[in-house]
Amino acid sequence: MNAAKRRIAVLASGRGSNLQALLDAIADGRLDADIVGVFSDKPAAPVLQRVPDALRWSRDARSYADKADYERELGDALAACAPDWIVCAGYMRILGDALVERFRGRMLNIHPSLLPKYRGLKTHARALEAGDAEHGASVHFVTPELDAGAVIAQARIPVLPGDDPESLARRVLEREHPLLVAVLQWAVSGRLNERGTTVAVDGHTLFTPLHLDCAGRLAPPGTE
Ligand SMILES: Nc1nc2c(c(=O)[nH]1)N[C@@H](CN(C=O)c1ccc(C(=O)N[C@@H](CCC(=O)O)C(=O)O)cc1)CN2
Ligand SMILES: NCC(=O)N[C@@H]1O[C@H](COP(=O)([O-])[O-])[C@@H](O)[C@H]1O
Repeated sequence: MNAAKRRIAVLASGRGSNLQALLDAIADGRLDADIVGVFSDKPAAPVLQRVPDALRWSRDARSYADKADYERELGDALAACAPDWIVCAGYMRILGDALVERFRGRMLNIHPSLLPKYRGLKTHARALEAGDAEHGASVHFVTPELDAGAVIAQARIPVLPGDDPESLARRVLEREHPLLVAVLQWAVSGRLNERGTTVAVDGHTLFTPLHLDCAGRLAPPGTE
């Protein structure tokens, strides 16, 4: 692990394909960073198997009578690996205010909808139920209010005839991977800052999210 590189910690609860996208980007030189820890609320989560044992931290969050005790331990473990950025990648718990404020401004989340549409869960089913013509994914700063943080970038896909929640989730996930890598590339390069309820890119306030183009690059909206 190169000490000069930016340090990324990942919170996840499931299979970890977004973590794998970061690992693959690091391995082939597309992301100049190190994964310094993977943290899960589910000790059996497959995501943990994607990194060496030394990088794993997990506790069964349901075994804690007090959520604050779990999040204090999680926060201390996160702080111990001195992350520059923390990525929620399929982390399926609502983070308490104290933990969010402890890492405010360097905690990101990838969410499977075009925020502010469909905060929370079951986003694909909700987009289909609404008859949306397009759907997608967003990367945003994490704030105490669920999925309400400043949106940095989005990837859009058309909703196709015959789509069901599963087919839509698969196609969104395919776009999540390059989206998350692209945002982390900008983050570890020092180009992103949370500025209140907005995002600053290269010191300039971003009034609408960046768009992931078909080549997997971030571009200002309207240039796709
Ligand atoms: N304080 C915040 N916490 C989290 C955010 C956030 O923006 N602010 N993003 C989420 C990720 N997420 C969607 O992207 C999300 C995760 C979990 C839930 C949820 O309702 N979970 C339930 C069920 C938990 C369980 O059964 O294990 C819950 O926690 O009650 C909604 C959206 C990460 N956290
Ligand atoms: N509300 C949070 C949420 O639903 N996040 C979603 O969980 C999946 C994790 O996949 P992965 O484990 O393969 O990266 C991703 O689709 C991510 O957007």
